Amino acid sequence: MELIIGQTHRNVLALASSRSYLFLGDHFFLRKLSVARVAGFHRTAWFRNRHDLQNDPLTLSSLEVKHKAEPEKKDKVLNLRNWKPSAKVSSSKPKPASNARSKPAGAQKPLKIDESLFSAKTFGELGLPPLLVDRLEKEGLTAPTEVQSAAIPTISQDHDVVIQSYTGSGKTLAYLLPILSKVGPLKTPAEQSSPDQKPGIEAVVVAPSRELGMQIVREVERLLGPADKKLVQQLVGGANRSRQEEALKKNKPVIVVGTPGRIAEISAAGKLHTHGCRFLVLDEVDQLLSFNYREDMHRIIEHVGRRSGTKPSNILGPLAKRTERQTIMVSATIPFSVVRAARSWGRDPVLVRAKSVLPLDSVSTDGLVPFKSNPDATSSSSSATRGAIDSLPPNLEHYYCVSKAQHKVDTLRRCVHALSANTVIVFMNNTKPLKDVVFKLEARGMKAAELHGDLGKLTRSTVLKKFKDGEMRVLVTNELSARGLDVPECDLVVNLDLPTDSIHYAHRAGRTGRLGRKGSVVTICEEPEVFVVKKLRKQLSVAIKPCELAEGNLVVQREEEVE
Ligand SMILES: Nc1ncnc2c1ncn2[C@@H]1O[C@H](COP(=O)(O)OP(=O)(O)OP(=O)(O)O)[C@@H](O)[C@H]1O
Repeated sequence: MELIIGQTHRNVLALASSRSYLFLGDHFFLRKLSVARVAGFHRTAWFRNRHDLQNDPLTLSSLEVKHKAEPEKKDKVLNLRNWKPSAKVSSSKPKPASNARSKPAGAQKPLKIDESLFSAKTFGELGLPPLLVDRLEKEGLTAPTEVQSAAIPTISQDHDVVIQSYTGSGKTLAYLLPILSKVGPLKTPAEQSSPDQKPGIEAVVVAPSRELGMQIVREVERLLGPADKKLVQQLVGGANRSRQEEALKKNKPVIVVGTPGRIAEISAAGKLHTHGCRFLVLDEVDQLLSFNYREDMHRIIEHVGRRSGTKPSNILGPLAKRTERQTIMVSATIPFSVVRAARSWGRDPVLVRAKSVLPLDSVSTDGLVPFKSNPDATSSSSSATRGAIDSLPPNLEHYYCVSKAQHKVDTLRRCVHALSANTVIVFMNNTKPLKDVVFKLEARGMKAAELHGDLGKLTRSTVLKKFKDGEMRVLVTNELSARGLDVPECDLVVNLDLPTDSIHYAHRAGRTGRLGRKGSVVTICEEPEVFVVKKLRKQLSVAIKPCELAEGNLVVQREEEVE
């Protein structure tokens, strides 16, 4: 058996053998991969240049087979100083990346966004149908957030979009509202009678975790109302698959929301018909591009919104080309791998941020266009770091506190008391110690519970519901809950283990300070880890202040005191 050693990529060592077993990092995938795939993976891993391998996270697009075309030219970055969203994109726009599909001349969608909409005070001003505006008002939602004001008109104009805005800024409704304006019972009158409406699934929303998937389903159900809530169907992993398939047949939903594995599984079984789909949403898209979702995501990209009869491209060939489908990618953190994927899968995708819509082609190849608040975001920082810039809510206070490993839980407890926090999410990197931390907190009279992927589906949803209802004060969890989980009352996030990078720090921190509320983030670390906290502070350009707990108070120290 001939063994080919692939390129070492971060902690992933790709071993592809003629018997097509793939060994990755510390996980051993005993999965028969087609030789083409293994060869393709190996070829890609082999050909990626050193720079990308060091900076870009291992993602679906980063493993894309190199196109025959010459390597991507370094795009110029539009001078944003005088670029106006309402103006047509200037002809001096840099050439689209070489991996963009060749489009017939004139196929570029003009980007005409009415800048005045960015300061819309009501959802009605954004052109949402009256029925939908009524439902929002019934839910107590009257004014759009900044990212919603930018995203809703842009999506309504049929643009493919990448939505980037800090955690808790309302990105979910930013994509759900324009979709519900065109799909389902709340859509605009014009859409009611449009001839090309065919019954069937018209929107697929993909989320990396069951909890986030169910959270999105509940948001859609609230807007659809009791009579029509069956028009949205969950297809999350861990739930009963045959019941999901029965519901698809019986209820004929127009929107499905699920996790990549379950959606791909039901689609491959021929029980999920999405060729007529108008919208594909990838929520927490940078996580969905990670290696473990590769196969499922590839199936979803290939099939959703692809008219029957068109031949799917080779599994490792250029990623699926967009047909009629509108592709919407969403995350608070957009590393360059997402930009590359959007260019492959979308048509003239645009980058939507609070008060800003700009062509994705204007994103430089070495990372995201600097934000106004970060004009000097240097291209030397890694793609992951650049992706985390401006992903943190504005009203957070960040601290770090040095503690010996065996005293961390006690430090955590004192921190909760010192900040009088009532709804606390504690993050750890591994599942095993979670139970022990819960036990110690409970032993000192602090109601706590653990949440992680090894728990059954019912337990996970019960724990989350009790936490949201305030029945326990501390939720001890791992990365599963870092993405997208919305607990508006969360007033404190504690890192009991250090996050692996600035993107993970940002998503954990973003569980508090939702929608502009105040919140605190405390990282409890050991002395030798302080330099990591300082690196995160620099990468995120956010003040993470040294503190200590004294006489029941959290006291901020001067930096030199800590040295
Ligand atoms: N226009 C609005 N007015 C008031 N509240 C809103 C509005 N839009 C969203 N919210 C609320 O704000 C909270 C955060 O919204 P959401 O979860 O969509 O944020 P997000 O940007 O997706 O966060 P994350 O990046 O963590 O996924 C939710 O409780 C949501 O109900």
